[in-house]
Amino acid sequence: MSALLAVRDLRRNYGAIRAVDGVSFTVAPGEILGVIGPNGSGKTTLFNAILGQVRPSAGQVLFDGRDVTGFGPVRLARLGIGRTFQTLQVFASLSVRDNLIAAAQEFAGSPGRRLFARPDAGLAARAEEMIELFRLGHVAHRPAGTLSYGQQKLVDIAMAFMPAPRLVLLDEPCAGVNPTLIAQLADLLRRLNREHRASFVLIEHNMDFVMTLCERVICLAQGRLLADGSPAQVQSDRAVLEAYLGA
Ligand SMILES: Nc1ncnc2c1ncn2[C@@H]1O[C@H](COP(=O)(O)OP(=O)(O)OP(=O)(O)O)[C@@H](O)[C@H]1O
Repeated sequence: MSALLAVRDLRRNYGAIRAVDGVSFTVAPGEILGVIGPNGSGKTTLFNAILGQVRPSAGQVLFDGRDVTGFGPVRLARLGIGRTFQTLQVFASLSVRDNLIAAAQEFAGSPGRRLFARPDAGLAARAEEMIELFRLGHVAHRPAGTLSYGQQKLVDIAMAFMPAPRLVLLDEPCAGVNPTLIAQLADLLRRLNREHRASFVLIEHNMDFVMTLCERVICLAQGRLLADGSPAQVQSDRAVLEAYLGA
């Protein structure tokens, strides 16, 4: 089966720092891939270079066989790639429901179509679907800023799923989230994967989460790919253990 995402020899330098130093990997349709590595190993820069948020110094990104290297987030979202950030992207004063609608509006159609469409045309039903899936019904009317951090994180992730992406890159979805919500999040991502056919690449320091959710894991260290295999293989890889101990 051809890859949904193919990253080829991707590089990003900051002056003398090789933040991403020749990384190659693929994501198959339907796959959940974990990205691990010590602090400063290049994980977020890798996401930023894939998603056109920083310009790659070299290398290629292919989505569904198409060269999308350097495409910006809006263009990529229209092709079916979404992302979340380490920091929350919710609008604190908007209700949860309006946050969801706003997230999808940003990516819906041409500027002309958006200008003449009803503000929530076609999106309200999708927002309700996400509210139900993410179990946010009891807080859907509340300003997002009044929710707990973990609940806001769920809203943030639900926002990334509003345009029905085929691939979502999640940057530390568990950070700052309590264990109960982490279990709920793992369950949700499994459902989005199975029932909505979404593929994920997720950066995460919570190893239990990575090991139970991901079918494959890659490990970065100093910008380079150190290991690529099953969770069990990567967890017991000598180079991976040394990179963590030396970090
Ligand atoms: N905008 C920037 N300017 C200069 N150097 C940068 C910039 N962004 C990242 N770096 C450097 O690139 C390297 C990789 O950083 P990056 O944030 O991608 O690592 P990370 O694995 O995501 O770390 P963490 O797990 O702490 O989030 C680090 O040495 C970092 O200092």
